[in-house]
Amino acid sequence: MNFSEWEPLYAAILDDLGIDRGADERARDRLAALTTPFDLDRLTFEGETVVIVGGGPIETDTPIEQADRVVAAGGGIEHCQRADASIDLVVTDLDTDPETVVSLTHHGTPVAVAAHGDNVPAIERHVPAMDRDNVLATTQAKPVEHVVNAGGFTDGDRAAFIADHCGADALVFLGWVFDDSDVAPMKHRKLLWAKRLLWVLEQRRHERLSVLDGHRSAIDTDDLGDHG
Ligand SMILES: Nc1ncnc2c1ncn2[C@@H]1O[C@H](COP(=O)(O)OP(=O)(O)OP(=O)(O)O)[C@@H](O)[C@H]1O
Ligand SMILES: Nc1nc2c(c(=O)[nH]1)N=C(CO)CN2
Repeated sequence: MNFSEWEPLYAAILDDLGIDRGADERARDRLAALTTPFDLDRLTFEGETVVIVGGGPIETDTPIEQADRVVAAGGGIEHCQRADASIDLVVTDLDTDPETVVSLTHHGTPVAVAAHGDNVPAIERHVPAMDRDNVLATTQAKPVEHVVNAGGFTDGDRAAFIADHCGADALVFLGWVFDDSDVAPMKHRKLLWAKRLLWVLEQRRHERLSVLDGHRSAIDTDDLGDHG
């Protein structure tokens, strides 16, 4: 997804969640200064099934490594490690277990780090400790220099947009529970956006994402635009 397609969705998220665009842009610029270009050709998912492992409960016996590629979103890293599954890409804004994320970069795992207005201290603390060769800098604001925006907001839906950008043939999901009563109200609002953005992604891909089964009729698609 290019920025002109993403921008109206981003504007709606900023409005709904009261996020400051200028703060996101300053965070993006800080991350740009701490990182170097990452060759996205390292993440070619063409012809492959990619599992997006989220941080919610896993409610099936389906093994993570049923898929060709494993993308861990935020706390989804823990699910992968518990299952001893090798991770092809981590997507994170560093609010869950940043020490493990740093360590993974030193073991060769690519990590897409998102900068936003509320994580600059985490960026400044943890990014310099990473192996820069394995850091893909990302933003939800307008992309600049080597900082990429493939679309998406929460770690999980951003992971799905990146996998799509990298040519994933099919997307499957583990560790996703939208109606999780254990999450705080703000997290619940973010998960509503994750759901809406995955709906946008499935329109674009002309593919029904199984994670949305049973949820589509309740998704408010007003203001999401035409992505078919
Ligand atoms: N029940 C759930 N609880 C948390 N995350 C979920 C859930 N269901 C799906 N997810 C997806 O898994 C991703 C990782 O979840 P987790 O709570 O571990 O990460 P996080 O670092 O807090 O994520 P974020 O910073 O995006 O809020 C979320 O970004 C979300 O897209
Ligand atoms: N500015 C800002 N951006 C975000 C935030 C957040 O708390 N603040 N949380 C996200 C997913 O948790 C994604 N993006």
